[in-house]
Amino acid sequence: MSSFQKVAEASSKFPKPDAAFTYGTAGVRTLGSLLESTVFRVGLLAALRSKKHGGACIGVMITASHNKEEDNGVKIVEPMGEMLDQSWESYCTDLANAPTDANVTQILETIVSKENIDLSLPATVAYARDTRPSGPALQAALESGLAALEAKPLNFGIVTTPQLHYFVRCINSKNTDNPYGEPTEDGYYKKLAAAFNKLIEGRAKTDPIHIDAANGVGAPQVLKLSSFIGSDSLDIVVHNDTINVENKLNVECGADYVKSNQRSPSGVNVQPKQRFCSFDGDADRILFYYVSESTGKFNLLDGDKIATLAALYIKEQITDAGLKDLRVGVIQTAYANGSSTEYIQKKLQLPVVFTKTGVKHLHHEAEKWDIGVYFEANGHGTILFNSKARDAFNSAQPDTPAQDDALSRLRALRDLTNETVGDAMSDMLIVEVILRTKGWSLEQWNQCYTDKANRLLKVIVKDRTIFKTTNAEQTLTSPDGLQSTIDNLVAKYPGSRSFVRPSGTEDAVRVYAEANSTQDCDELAYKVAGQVFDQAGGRGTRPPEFL
Ligand SMILES: CC(=O)N[C@H]1[C@@H](OP(=O)(O)O)O[C@H](CO)[C@@H](O)[C@@H]1O
Ligand SMILES: [Mg+2]
Repeated sequence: MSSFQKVAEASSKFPKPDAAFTYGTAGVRTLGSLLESTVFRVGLLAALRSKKHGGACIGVMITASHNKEEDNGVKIVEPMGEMLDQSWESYCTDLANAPTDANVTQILETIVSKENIDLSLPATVAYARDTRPSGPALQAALESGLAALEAKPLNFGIVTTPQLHYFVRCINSKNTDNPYGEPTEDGYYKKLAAAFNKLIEGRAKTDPIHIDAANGVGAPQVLKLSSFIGSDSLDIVVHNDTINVENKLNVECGADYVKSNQRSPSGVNVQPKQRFCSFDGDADRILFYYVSESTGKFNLLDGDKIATLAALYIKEQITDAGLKDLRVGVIQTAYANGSSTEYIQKKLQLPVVFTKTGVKHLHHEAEKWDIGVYFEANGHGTILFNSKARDAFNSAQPDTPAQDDALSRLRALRDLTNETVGDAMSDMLIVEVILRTKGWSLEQWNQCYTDKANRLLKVIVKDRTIFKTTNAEQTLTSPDGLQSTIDNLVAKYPGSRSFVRPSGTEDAVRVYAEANSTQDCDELAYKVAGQVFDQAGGRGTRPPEFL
């Protein structure tokens, strides 16, 4: 009899629907109503992953981030808070697609033997969910999966994705010489609030920060954070904070909406001089914006602007602390605005490395630096400090009081940063600290460099798997001939850039273009999109705006 008899019995309560699942850029994501069997099976896999790590706590987050409310998703978090190791993603895909309970147990057996897993080891899995209506049923499915393999369940309730990542790291680092913090919500707020209050000491208080919380989990959480920080230090005003009402989550609001539409969300009325930011539905992305006093124009400060601001501040602090030999690198993807790359390389004199799209790629590259700053243009990012940087902050001998102060600021900056993953609440406070330190408004921050005009389009094709790329996804190697068509178009617009890649999260091909003027940029983007549609099997009617 299979050693997974109990699993087979439990699995029969969660039959696989007629759907295909993939563990993609951000875990498995689809309609919440289709996900119970997948989440049950993710519970099984998380238990095995915990055993594989000798019983370390593994995380499972149930969320679909900025997707529509009916969607949901699930992803696994590694012991130090990183995304699931890529080598295990296909196990998850295989399990999710197994047609029968017998297939599920067979796949588990294969994983156990391939990975040499000692089933007698204990397993612990920490989990949480966002505010979606399908969340409770999926949580119950997850708990059944954990029970079937007798994994210890640690339920963190409704929290943001980065909070769950933080808890997992805290649990696993508790008895090491590099503990990360207290694995509780209050522990998280206390750590961030103490670091923030230290970093703003002696700085003038700013006008309130207005937050569009996307009607998601960020709304209640940032209010709790605010109570720990105290209104003497920072005034926070939360908008789009309706979390238990249908059809509100991410609807015409949130970071993804603001970035895609380049306009303020509904539900807020941005006045000149007001400082605004938007979280996404699970509060791992953040973007800032304001309206110009003179022109009334909407101005967006995206992930690239946050990365440059953070890199600028870090460079100044390590110089002031006398730690010039620390290697600081900035990690971007091909979607980073060309002006930001130029600013980092020429003005800040820091190296930039490009990776494929998806936070896990940026995160791994950032780990190679003493201090690695990574952000996707869409507002997801953080800063990583390696052991050399941490040791320097803790034990460098300052020659002057100014060096001593800079060292203590760097220690506090590290405490203010959620190094596990991009975190809207932590990133918001980092930006606030830097703006206060420099005495900058959002407008002054925005003047560091001027974004090139840019446009992101989607083309629906019959088969996006025919699109293959190289050069950090900026050059197509297939379909044949399409790249040279793109190169010829780009050559017609001075200072422009355009590339095409298949999405890892949607059934579409993405076209990105940037140029010196909006007119050039749009012309280029719609021409490239037209060529993709014509040459590479566009599906349905050719969109009329394609050129
Ligand atoms: C252009 C773009 O914004 N792409 C997004 C999107 O990936 P695609 O592979 O492009 O669908 O979703 C990812 C997960 O949220 C995010 O990491 C990434 O930045
Ligand atoms: Mg998100």
